[in-house]
Amino acid sequence: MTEIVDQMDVPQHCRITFSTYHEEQLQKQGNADYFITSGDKIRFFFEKGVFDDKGEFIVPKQQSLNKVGHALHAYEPFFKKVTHSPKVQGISMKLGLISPVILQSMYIFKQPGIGGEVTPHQDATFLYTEPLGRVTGMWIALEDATVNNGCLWFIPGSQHSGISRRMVRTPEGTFPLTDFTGREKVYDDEKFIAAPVKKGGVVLIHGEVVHRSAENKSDDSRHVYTFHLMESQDTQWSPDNWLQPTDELPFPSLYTK
Ligand SMILES: O=C(O)CCC(=O)C(=O)O
Ligand SMILES: [Fe+2]
Repeated sequence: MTEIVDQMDVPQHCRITFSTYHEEQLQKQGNADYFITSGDKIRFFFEKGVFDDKGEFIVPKQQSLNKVGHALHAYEPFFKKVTHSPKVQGISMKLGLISPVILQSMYIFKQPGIGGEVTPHQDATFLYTEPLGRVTGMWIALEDATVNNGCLWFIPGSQHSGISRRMVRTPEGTFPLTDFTGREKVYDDEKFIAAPVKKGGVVLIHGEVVHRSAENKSDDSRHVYTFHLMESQDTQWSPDNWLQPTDELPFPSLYTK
């Protein structure tokens, strides 16, 4: 990842500062488009406030990113190898997955001092299937994840109550490109249980479990590689999801290659 970031080309619309309402709208459109077409690409997503008004980095470039996504598993040889590794395939088999496909992958940095929070959510909000219960996240800690640097927190048992919110594509040609239907429930903070893990640990995330991570105010980064699998047998991937398989990249099978 260090090499990828060293070679990173920062997209212009991430750098621009806007002086007019029109420019601001253009930037929003650019960002939304950059996100929604990132499913079959390796793209960079930045923390807030890392560029000055000339578009130059205020922080070291290696510490500017929130995440890289969403197709490392397909286009970056090392991440591809890890994703299809016998260990990962073995876990998937133990989970009883018959024809798992890889939906998306992300490298999340949770930078020291500025790593943003991930608000409470269920992954099925973004990766909706019918029936539910077909999506699993595999979250691999590349560094120790602690309560200080932004480990995951879960509400035990919350995977049993369905989902309350969905992110859906809006009709072609309209803006914004995505919208939410339903609402995230307000969760009692007390219900969340921290899930700190050591470097090298893997956390399996049920597609409907409510989880979150806090901002990172510590001096330690919390790098993870995370990807989502879907049992494709007898499952319908929603055409309303932001993420869609493309001609370029149909969802690859976990057990081949
Ligand atoms: O790493 C995080 O902070 C959040 C990750 C997450 O929500 C996921 O992998 O589904
Ligand atoms: Fe998540």
